[in-house]
Amino acid sequence: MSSEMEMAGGGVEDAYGEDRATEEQLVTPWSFSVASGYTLLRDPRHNKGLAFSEAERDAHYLRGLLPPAHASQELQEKKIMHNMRQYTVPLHRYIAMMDLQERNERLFYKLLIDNVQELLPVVYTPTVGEACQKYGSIYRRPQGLYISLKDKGKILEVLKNWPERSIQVIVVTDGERILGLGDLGCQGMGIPVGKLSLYTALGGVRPSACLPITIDVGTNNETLLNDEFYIGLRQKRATGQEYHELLEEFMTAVKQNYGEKVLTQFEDFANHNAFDLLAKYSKSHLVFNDDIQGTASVVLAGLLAALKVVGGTLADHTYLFLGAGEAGTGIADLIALEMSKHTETPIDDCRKKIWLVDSKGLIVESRKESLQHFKQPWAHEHDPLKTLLEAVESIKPTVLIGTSGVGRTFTKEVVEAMASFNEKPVIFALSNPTSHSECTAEDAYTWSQGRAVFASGSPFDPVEYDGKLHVPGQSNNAYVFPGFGLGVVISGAIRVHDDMLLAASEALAEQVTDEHFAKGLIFPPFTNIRTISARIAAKVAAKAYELGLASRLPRPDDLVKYAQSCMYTPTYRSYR
Ligand SMILES: NC(=O)C1=CN([C@@H]2O[C@H](COP(=O)(O)OP(=O)(O)OC[C@H]3O[C@@H](n4cnc5c(N)ncnc54)[C@H](OP(=O)(O)O)[C@@H]3O)[C@@H](O)[C@H]2O)C=CC1
Ligand SMILES: CC(=O)C(=O)O
Ligand SMILES: [Mg+2]
Repeated sequence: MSSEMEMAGGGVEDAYGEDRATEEQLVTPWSFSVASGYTLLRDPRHNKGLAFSEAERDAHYLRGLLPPAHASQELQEKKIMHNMRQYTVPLHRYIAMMDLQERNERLFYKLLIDNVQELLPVVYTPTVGEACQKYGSIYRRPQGLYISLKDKGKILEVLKNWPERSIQVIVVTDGERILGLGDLGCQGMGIPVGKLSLYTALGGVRPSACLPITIDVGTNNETLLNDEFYIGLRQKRATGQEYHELLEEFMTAVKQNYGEKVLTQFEDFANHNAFDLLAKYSKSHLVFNDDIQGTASVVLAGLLAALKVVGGTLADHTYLFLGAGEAGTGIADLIALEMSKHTETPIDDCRKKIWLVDSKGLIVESRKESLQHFKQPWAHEHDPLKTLLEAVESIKPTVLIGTSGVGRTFTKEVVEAMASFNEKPVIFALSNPTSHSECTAEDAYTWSQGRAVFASGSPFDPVEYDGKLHVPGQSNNAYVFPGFGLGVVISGAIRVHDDMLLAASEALAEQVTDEHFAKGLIFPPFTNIRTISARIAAKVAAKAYELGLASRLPRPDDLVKYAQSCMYTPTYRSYR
């Protein structure tokens, strides 16, 4: 048997090839040791700062290395939250949170879990967008794993440099479509780092099992190429064969090193690669595209919940999207799939209720030949229309969804038109970060005279209109991917199936209560997200078992309890 074939299953003994290594082959010199003293204080996974007890200070050579006082984890949390609230510049809060993650991981997660509503906009959208734009300037210590064109032929070895071996979830980007901010090259690393911190805080996947990766194939962003602080390769993006060979080597190395059951989440790739990578690797790997599939699952959940407010079934509504890329067509596909399953109508007929506008106008039959493949199913018979307003006036949608990446495109005229023929227009402005949102919450409520059922990708504060407080929901894939990933991990699923996405949508929609509806919310608040994630995980895992895709047997009877029991909690451990 060739050595390549022996490696193929992953997770086999001698996974690092030490036994077989010849003199020319380089291997990683692994060493495992007990951290103590000065090293322990600088090991973020084990450091507890002033929370080390007297006995621990004695046993671990910490005497003199810490001031005499003690602080509980709660007191440490109180202090850091107090300090955090002194910063008025969001980016300073982001830097403080990253410093904490690098210093004391458990405290970082305790803060994030206990203060999720307040800190989510710091470690995630919108602030993470600014952090990526300025990543080179604020760069202190490397986070995650960087794989660049320079590593071609050696990606397996690069993966072995990562100190953890039991990886369950990888989030990988090539930095070409970071939120709605475009190509940020290697500085996109903030996104996988942020997404994985949510996998842990919101979904309970252990931090040591999470691996953020940025694949650097260059950037076409001239500002970054000319920025002396840029941290990536200074060259134009590799494309075509060169790009695909690197990605193929990466995906192969992932399976060789971590086996069949590591979940690889593609994040913020440009659509000219994202759809093809998903189609190619979903056959052979456990992969998930968050922008296409995760977003779809969350938005479908929001729509299922919104039906309770606006009435009717999914099939009774007409949908119009501004933006026909990953998010737009991904959501449209899942809506059509759910509609088709519930009405037993062919999916092509269901698609006729869904319309999309791209940068050239309404997607119609006469444009079909020139359309990218993912837009073609949406090319219906209609006169060509150039603008969103014309499309709104002609199609008269009940639901308007923004996935264009372009801010303030839901103008007053557009929202007023929606409000003129809908008693309760459903308006989702999903583009991130906040500056790219198709409209603000205030715009949506004011221009619809308080009648809009509104949600946005990045958070907005509640808005008072005509004496009533409207609380906008956050329609962001962060509701689903952490619980979805947990469900995949706990069931040992070997592939992602669309029915697992539908299961996640239904699980999320079920969490919206009358109390939430009364405030105008169609998503539950993030404060209860770990319970929500456990329920999503349970439904996703149940579907994986039902489809025969789960490998962790026997199936636990109570999957919610099982999911909860698997979740990481950040309270300090006592050291012997
Ligand atoms: N809330 C959430 O959870 C999520 C939000 N998003 C956000 O959605 C946005 C889009 O992401 P994604 O779908 O991946 O991006 P894509 O690049 O794949 O798609 C963008 C689409 O918008 C269209 N578009 C661009 N400018 C205009 C314009 N002025 N008028 C009309 N259409 C326009 C593009 O048209 P054309 O094809 O002609 O170029 C394209 O169809 C981003 O801001 C992202 O942050 C994404 C994922 C999740
Ligand atoms: C939320 C997200 O994944 C995006 O904006 O790309
Ligand atoms: Mg994304």
